[in-house]
Amino acid sequence: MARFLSKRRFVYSLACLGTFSLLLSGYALLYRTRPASEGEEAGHPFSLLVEREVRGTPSRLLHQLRDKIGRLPNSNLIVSSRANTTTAISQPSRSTPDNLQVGLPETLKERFPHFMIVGFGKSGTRALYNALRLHPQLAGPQKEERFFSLKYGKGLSKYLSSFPPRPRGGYLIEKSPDYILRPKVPARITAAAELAGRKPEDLKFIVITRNPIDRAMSEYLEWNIQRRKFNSPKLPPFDEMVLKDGVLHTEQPFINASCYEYHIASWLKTFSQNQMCYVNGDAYVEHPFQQVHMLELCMGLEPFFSEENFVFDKKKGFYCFKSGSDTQCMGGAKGRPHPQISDDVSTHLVEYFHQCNSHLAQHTGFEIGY
Ligand SMILES: Nc1ncnc2c1ncn2[C@@H]1O[C@H](COP(=O)(O)OS(=O)(=O)O)[C@@H](OP(=O)(O)O)[C@H]1O
Repeated sequence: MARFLSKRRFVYSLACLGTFSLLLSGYALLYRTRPASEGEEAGHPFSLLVEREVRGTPSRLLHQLRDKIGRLPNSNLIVSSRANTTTAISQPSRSTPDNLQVGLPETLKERFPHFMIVGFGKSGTRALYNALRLHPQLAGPQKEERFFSLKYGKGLSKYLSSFPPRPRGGYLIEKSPDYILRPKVPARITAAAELAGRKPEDLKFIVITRNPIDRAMSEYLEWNIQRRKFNSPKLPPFDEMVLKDGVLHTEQPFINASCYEYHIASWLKTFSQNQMCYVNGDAYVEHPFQQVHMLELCMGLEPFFSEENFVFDKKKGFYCFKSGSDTQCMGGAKGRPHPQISDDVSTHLVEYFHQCNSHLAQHTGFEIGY
């Protein structure tokens, strides 16, 4: 009897061990196959908009991480804490499905965009996108997708499902103003286009720039607004964050993102110059029709826009977009007043951005003018 019992115990232990190792290898497999990079590029201030709550992180770690906000451009962790709830950005999920899947249905493949506005945030990307979508040959989702930068782990089919049907004889477009800042995005777009049965070299990318100092300030202001929403303390003044002891802090993400040539050059390692359409955001504010008309040519669209589609709103100080009886103006989050920056900071920034952009025209033929 005792021998029988110990034999049973032995078999039982073996079964437990087997189950345990099976569970362990399943877990390891799950971890290995989940998209390693999901959320890793979520540190951009705009990613504040795609938060998920993470509880139970040791508070010491949270404090350390919170201290780094504004200093870690690619941090994907804590951005704020609210009443005992800590908020993190795009934490990878263990149950995330494959980010790209083979065997996409044809109906979804057709939803892969032909055009993407890939940057630069705070340069007028929304105003440009909203105007472009008035063109009868273009359609695209209302909101920013940010699939290739922030939501890669959610699956290609989810991304494609967010697109409306392609207009007859037309094209699909999306705008995600952080794509150009993320070095992994071009390879991801290439892989996804191929899975959708499209040639990556047929895609076109629209890049809008703006006076780099104004763009940096606009992003800094946006950061503060987002921080207020999440009860995070205000950032130090712009000047203090940018210039310390006479040294320019070019690694500040809002300064780095205004060094256009650096990011465009990185994009051009994967895509060719004839896939790019450039827009001068300051010229777009002043003469939107001219810029949009040039874009129609670059994008190969039938000419549709005329001066009549752009109506100046004296109160806002910006153009609104008119289509039929509808007139659409940007909301209050666009066109905020900017505070003055000191002469010292301004001099340093002008010099730095001049260096950044001096080769741009040479490389791209795009004369940015700063
Ligand atoms: N027509 C029109 N109406 C209102 N605003 C306009 C327009 N054209 C360009 N802009 C400028 O767009 C700036 C915001 O840029 P983005 O839309 O790229 O911002 S975002 O990245 O999507 O948050 C916004 O920047 P701020 O002035 O700093 O608010 C505007 O200057």
